[in-house]
Amino acid sequence: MELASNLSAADRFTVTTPSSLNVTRHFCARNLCRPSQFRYRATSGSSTEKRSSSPPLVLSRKHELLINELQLDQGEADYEEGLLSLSVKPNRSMALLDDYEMEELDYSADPNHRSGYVAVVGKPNVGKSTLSNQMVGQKLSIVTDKPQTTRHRILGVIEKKMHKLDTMMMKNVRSAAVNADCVLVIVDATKMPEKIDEVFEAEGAGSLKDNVPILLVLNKKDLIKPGEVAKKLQWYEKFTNVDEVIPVSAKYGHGVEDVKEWILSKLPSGPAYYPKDIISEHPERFFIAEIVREKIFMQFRNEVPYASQVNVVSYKARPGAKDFIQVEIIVEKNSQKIIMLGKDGKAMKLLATAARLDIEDFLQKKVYLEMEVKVKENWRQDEGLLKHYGYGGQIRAL
Ligand SMILES: Nc1nc2c(ncn2[C@@H]2O[C@H](COP(=O)(O)OP(=O)(O)OP(=O)(O)O)[C@@H](O)[C@H]2O)c(=O)[nH]1
Repeated sequence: MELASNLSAADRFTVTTPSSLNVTRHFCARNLCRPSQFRYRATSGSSTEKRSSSPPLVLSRKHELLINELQLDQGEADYEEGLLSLSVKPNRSMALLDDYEMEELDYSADPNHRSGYVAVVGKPNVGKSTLSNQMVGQKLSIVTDKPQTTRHRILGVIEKKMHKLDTMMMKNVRSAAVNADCVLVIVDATKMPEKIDEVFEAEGAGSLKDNVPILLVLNKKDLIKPGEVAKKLQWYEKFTNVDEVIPVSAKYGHGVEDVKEWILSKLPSGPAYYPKDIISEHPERFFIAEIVREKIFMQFRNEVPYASQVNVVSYKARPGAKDFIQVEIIVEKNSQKIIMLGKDGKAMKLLATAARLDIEDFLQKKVYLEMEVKVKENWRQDEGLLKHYGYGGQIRAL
């Protein structure tokens, strides 16, 4: 139980080719405007599946793994106008696809094609984001040395006084595991071994699919001696019920291929879940917000990063001009706003420049980034605001 209380994350993910953001947008827009498409993400429950399309970039020529690193709240799965629900897997039965969709998916009935959902579970700072980024081959999630930086994917540690935000995150870990085709449990090789199967028991083993394969990833092996790695491997093999243990160094990419291979061997055969060129389900707004949040974590100390919510208020692609991006950062107190702005707004300028450079790198184009800090007292306790900010299992589509 104690271990379960510390369980911090479950990332569902999928991987595919590098993104063509236009396609992403097109895909989202189509789903939103054509009600018949909702079969892909149904209305509630766990039985529907999300689709994707081929290609291989990261894993192999014939396989793909689409990464979706959101925590999803199954109870919030219902469609709402303007929102793209991510909490349910759409049905990828080809019988449900029309000609246009078949063409878009470019599914040529490759019997070797596999795709699926993977839940990534682990305590804060064990390396979930680093591993996911390595597997996708592109920076999908922010990596910092501060715990709990990846809120959409990471479930908060249970504290004495639990924020509503954390409660919602905890709900999400369960739904992420429920829908997964296989589960990765990441542990830190530098820490004392822990009984992983107890985590799942305490989390409600019943909520996991029966016989869902579980891989224990012993991460950060670069930080301990090879003999120690071998001992920890043996311990985990002996005292946990996982299907396999693989030692890796996510940071340096060692063993990551083995993890991919393991995942592929566990995914069901079938067409891709997403159209080509989508690297993640997240629209680019989500990534932009994540990049800004990463910079906040890098630049500010203490409670400020944790009290900050980043919203991309507007994203306008302007032909012949830089894309215009308007971002608001919500903090809880005026004192936090003062820190964030800095003397003469210097801290804010620094933040905006660092974020802009990374966003440009991510989007592969120049952007005009406008940033504003606003105070919304106790936003982390406000259920309405939390949902609005995407913690209810849905994100706003472009
Ligand atoms: N030496 C070493 N450091 C690693 C490795 N994997 C991750 N790290 C570092 O560990 C820290 C946490 O990594 P993250 O990937 O952000 O961990 P996380 O589990 O996503 O963290 P949370 O967002 O707190 O849940 C970062 O400083 C990483 O650089 C590894 O294999 N070796």
